[in-house]
Amino acid sequence: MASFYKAGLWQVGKKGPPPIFQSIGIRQARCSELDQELRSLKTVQELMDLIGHGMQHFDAANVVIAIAELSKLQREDGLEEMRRHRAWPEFADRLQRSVPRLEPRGLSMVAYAVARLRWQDDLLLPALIEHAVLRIEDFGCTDVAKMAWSLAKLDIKDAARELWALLSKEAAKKCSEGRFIDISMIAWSFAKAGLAERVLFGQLATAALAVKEDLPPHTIANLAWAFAKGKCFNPPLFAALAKMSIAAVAEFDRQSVSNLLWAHATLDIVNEEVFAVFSDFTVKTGLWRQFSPQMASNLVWAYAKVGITDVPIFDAFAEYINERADDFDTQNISNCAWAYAIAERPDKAVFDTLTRCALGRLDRFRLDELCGMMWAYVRASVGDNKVAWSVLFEEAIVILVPKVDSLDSQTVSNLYWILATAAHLRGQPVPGARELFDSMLVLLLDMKVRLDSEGAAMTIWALWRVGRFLDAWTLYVRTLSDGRHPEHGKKGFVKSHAVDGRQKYYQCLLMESEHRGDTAKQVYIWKQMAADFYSRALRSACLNCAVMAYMKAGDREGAIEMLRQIARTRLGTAVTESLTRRLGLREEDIEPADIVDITIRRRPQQPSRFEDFHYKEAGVLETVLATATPGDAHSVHAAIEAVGLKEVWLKVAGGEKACVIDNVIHARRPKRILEYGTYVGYTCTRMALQIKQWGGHVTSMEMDPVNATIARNNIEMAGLSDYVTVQLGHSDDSIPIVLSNYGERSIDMVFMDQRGTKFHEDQKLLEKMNLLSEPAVLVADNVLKPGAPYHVWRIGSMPHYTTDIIDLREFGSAQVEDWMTVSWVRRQEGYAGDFQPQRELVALGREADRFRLRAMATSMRDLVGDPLDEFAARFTAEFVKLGCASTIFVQTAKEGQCGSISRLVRLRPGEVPPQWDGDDPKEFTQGGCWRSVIGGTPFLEQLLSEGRMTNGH
Ligand SMILES: C[S@@+](CC[C@H](N)C(=O)[O-])C[C@H]1O[C@@H](n2cnc3c(N)ncnc32)[C@H](O)[C@@H]1O
Repeated sequence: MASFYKAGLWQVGKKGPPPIFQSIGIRQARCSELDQELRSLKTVQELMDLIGHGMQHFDAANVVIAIAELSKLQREDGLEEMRRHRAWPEFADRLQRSVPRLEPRGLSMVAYAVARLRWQDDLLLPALIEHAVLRIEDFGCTDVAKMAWSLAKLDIKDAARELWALLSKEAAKKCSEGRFIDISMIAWSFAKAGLAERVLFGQLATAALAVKEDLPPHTIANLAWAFAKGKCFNPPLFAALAKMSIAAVAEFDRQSVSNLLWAHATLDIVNEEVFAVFSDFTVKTGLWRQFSPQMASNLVWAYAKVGITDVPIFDAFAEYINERADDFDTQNISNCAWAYAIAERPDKAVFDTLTRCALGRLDRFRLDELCGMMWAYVRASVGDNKVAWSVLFEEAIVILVPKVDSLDSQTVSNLYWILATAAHLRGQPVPGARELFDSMLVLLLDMKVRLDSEGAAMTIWALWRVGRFLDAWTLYVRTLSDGRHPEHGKKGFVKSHAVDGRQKYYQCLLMESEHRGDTAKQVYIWKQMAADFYSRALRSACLNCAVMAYMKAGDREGAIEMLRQIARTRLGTAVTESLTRRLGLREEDIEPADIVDITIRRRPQQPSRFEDFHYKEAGVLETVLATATPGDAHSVHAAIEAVGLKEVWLKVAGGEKACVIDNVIHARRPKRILEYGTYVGYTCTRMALQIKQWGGHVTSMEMDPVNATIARNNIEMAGLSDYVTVQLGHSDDSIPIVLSNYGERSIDMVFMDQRGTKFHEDQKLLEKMNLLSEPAVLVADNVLKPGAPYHVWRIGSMPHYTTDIIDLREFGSAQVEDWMTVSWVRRQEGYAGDFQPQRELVALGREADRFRLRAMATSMRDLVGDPLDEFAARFTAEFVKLGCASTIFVQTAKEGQCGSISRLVRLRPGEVPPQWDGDDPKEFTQGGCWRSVIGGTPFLEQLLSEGRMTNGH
């Protein structure tokens, strides 16, 4: 029978809803009355009774309305109650027989009702699907939405492949005429069924943005959820949803709050306003108490994932967990542990409760949940929260050992990292870990499991950490060397900016082989690194480092052989010449090698991501090589400054920052300086140039082997290789090496230029390990931006520091205000101890880390403007409340045609530093022309010791 129902036509030509079924002529009046009656009934019993005695008068529309009404009245056991009624069998039969006569509206209504009732009927569902396929072109947007929703809800995918494809096509065609609820349902359904296609979702987003209705929160939240589930990030749509959600926050229910924030976190959308508004709402209204365990764990997970430690939320849910943890399933337990660990809110009570719930049932955890849980316990082991000592680890190992063959690559690397870190924290191996390590190593060496790049780095580090360096070495040589570096692996807001794992495993392998004095291994890695680079400058820089390794070991023959390789491959630079001269040879004395070393023959066809990641630093090296004079440190500094001032922002402590360091060196006259973060070797060579006059030496720690390579080349260019040691490795790993190399009380001055939120821990470790002389001076950079709140609190509140906070501007970006701190450290009360915890600092610390990540991804220069300034203002205000404010500022003036001069100026008590309103010195200052005025403004320590100030100032 030809249908007169065309969704589009109907909407244009007719009034009221489209018909439910194909009827010829006008419906009987009784049928219309029955519609009304069916719609007026309030219980399943009444409805079934009416169906029972009125069914002989029903037309197909009545049948449809009856099932629709029944679905609206459904309760938990709704379907069962209907089925028990004597009229049910006949009604079910009628319903099924009506399907061929139904119009799209009727088909979608029945499907929708059936899905709401969760009624999996072997006859009805196939019939509905078959007729929907036949009539699909006549489906309107609402019909598409309902039909898709029903299929998704009933989890029908394979049995309706054709229908899903047709629905997708119709949705794309018709969504622009749909209501928001339809669009939201369509998106939800396709996402739920795992069928989210980019094109369809793009069209849905455009359609949703065009809708001008006031929307109920659950529709907004469902749409956000669907886009997140389908991994479709549409920035304009999310900006609009955020705006609508904030406006309607008061009407959000618990499910919608949870879905909305979960969606943002899943797509790594760090909308601080949304997270702040919904935290405030959820906590203040007490809505959190109504959350289900699933919603609760999703919510804390979301805050942790985007890096927002909202203290009230974490406190509220800590209470929730303590009250409701018995209702948590394994995923909820694992997610909560993960969230509290990553948010740096390792609430002891939370972990105690989670441990109680998890112990004895670990065998029910999925492997990823189990690993996530153990990972969280390691991360959360700070202060008195000693959860890395939990027997949970032993219990987990017993479960894992027999399953080792089924572990995937991510689990293997996570387990290595977790158990090595737990052993480090406990000071002894975790019982059973050795056996697990051995069996996992077999999997890796047999290549049954292939690690991704980050996994390889974690595993190599872990093996080294537990004292199995040779196993780490074997793993590298057998599975990763000679260009077999694996893909990056994990993605996400944090991960996408993360450096390649190669950076970490080269670092670890080089650090240990240098520490052992194993030249063969060092040279092996330098050659491998050289062969990974496309850039000639970087290839040369690595081979120069190999020459330096031989020279350090006193292996003249080896050094000359390497120089011959460099000559043969024509990779020599001014640094190579300098090394040749240091060996007492001339360039013409070096005969090119007969054959090229097999390792360095390899060259990639293009730069890798790893290499691209270092484009700025490689550019600095090239500029130094092109413009500086070997042996002239000033010319090297001028070249680096020129890049930072005229080309790209460089994270070096030049300009006003250099003025502070120069003055500290003048005041303390240190013999040994320890720097955290060498980068391209700018500050370490500046400092070395000054302290070499009194026989001083700089040791600079650098975790990035590429930066370390570039720095060693720049240091050689500056003629300062005898005065600066670049200690490869992450400071956590290399501090013990520094101690064993130089001994206790050997460090007079420390310059911290690493991650600001770690300064306080690093400083405490230096004190605990007795590395500092008496008194030592500690200088820290980037304290305000991206920010080091715990550090400011440590040096501001503990009695063994005498501190100045110095207000100044970022080098090469005068509009960015920053703080440096200068503290004299003495063995007095508080030394090596902990500060009083300040809850407010946690959120500031997390925010600082988010800015740091963004600065890594772009540059500090791009991070000017509102968000960062607001953060800095909040930061400053918080510290003024706590009694910490700037005491000195740096004043800079133009000097001559192309130079600048900076000096320190002490602020009077309560005086605020002046705002920057002049020209940015980068506009007129040439590299090498920024001078510091030294002396004249004493630091607080000197004022106190000269009696010009008292401790109360
Ligand atoms: C801001 S830059 C250092 C700039 C340098 N101090 C200067 O002023 O010329 C930071 C450097 O520290 C390194 N780094 C960060 N955290 C580290 C850590 N914990 N241990 C060793 N190096 C670290 C980074 O790889 C980066 O090269």
